[in-house]
Amino acid sequence: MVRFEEIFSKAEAAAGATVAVASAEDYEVLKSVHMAVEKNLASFILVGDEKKIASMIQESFPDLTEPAISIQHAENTQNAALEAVKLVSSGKAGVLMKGHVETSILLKAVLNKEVGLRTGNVLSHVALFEVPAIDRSIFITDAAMNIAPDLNQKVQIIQNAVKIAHGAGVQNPSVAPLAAVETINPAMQATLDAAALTQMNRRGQIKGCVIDGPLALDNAISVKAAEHKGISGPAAGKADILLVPSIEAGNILYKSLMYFGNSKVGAVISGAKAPIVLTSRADSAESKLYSLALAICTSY
Ligand SMILES: CCCC(=O)OP(=O)(O)O
Repeated sequence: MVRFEEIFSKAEAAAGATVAVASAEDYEVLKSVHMAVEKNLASFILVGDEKKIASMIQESFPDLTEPAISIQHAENTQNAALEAVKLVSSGKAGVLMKGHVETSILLKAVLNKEVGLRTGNVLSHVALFEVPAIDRSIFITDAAMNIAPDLNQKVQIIQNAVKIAHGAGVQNPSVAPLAAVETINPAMQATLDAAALTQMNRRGQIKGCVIDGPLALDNAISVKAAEHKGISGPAAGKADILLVPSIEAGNILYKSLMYFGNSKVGAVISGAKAPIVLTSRADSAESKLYSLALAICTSY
């Protein structure tokens, strides 16, 4: 099981990245930048309202100076997102980070046909949670990007998550495609897709992981619940990656783990030309720092 402490060690060993931050004029974002610079993880190009960023730094983080950071002015959040994306696509930065900008605005810039970071593959969101209630870590995908993925998109979403899990040190992750039940019901698309994904994995069409579903959330994360319901299989009770059937399920699960579950999170977009740090605007500086470490240690 992977912990953020190990992810930090890996990221420190790979340090040296330049991160472009879209809309850096936010206290928690700047605090995470400050912590990352203190840990020598990366240097930063802070894109956004120059005056605001400079005065926030002067007031709260006066030791945050060049060359660890530089500031690039942008008129508004749309501009900041596009300029930050351009810094990455032109090679001036190796990692993109969401600052105080709506996810949809950032992703629009990421998907921009001329300067964006598309690869031709599906891009998807992967979040790693350290969950105190079950004393273990779990990846959840996709809480932020793909609205209602079909089977083909789910295949790529799993592949993207497996890549991040490998980079984080989980070699052959077990993947649970989640549904409301653990049996196949033709009226429930999530169960049909889960069965197909499981069989595709058995036939070698999806590699680097073990897929086992459909599973309901309890049977995927609790051995006790799986045993109580008589469910066995490689992911039953011990899934490393939870594939959610829709963005609503994923986003609600993400925020439940944060607000009810007191979890730690690090989250990235996988499948683009470069890793993208993408947490909720309301997530803490620590979460943004964990995400940076995850992005750096899984960069490709
Ligand atoms: C879970 C990350 C995506 C998200 O919901 O971001 P916001 O809370 O900033 O909308």
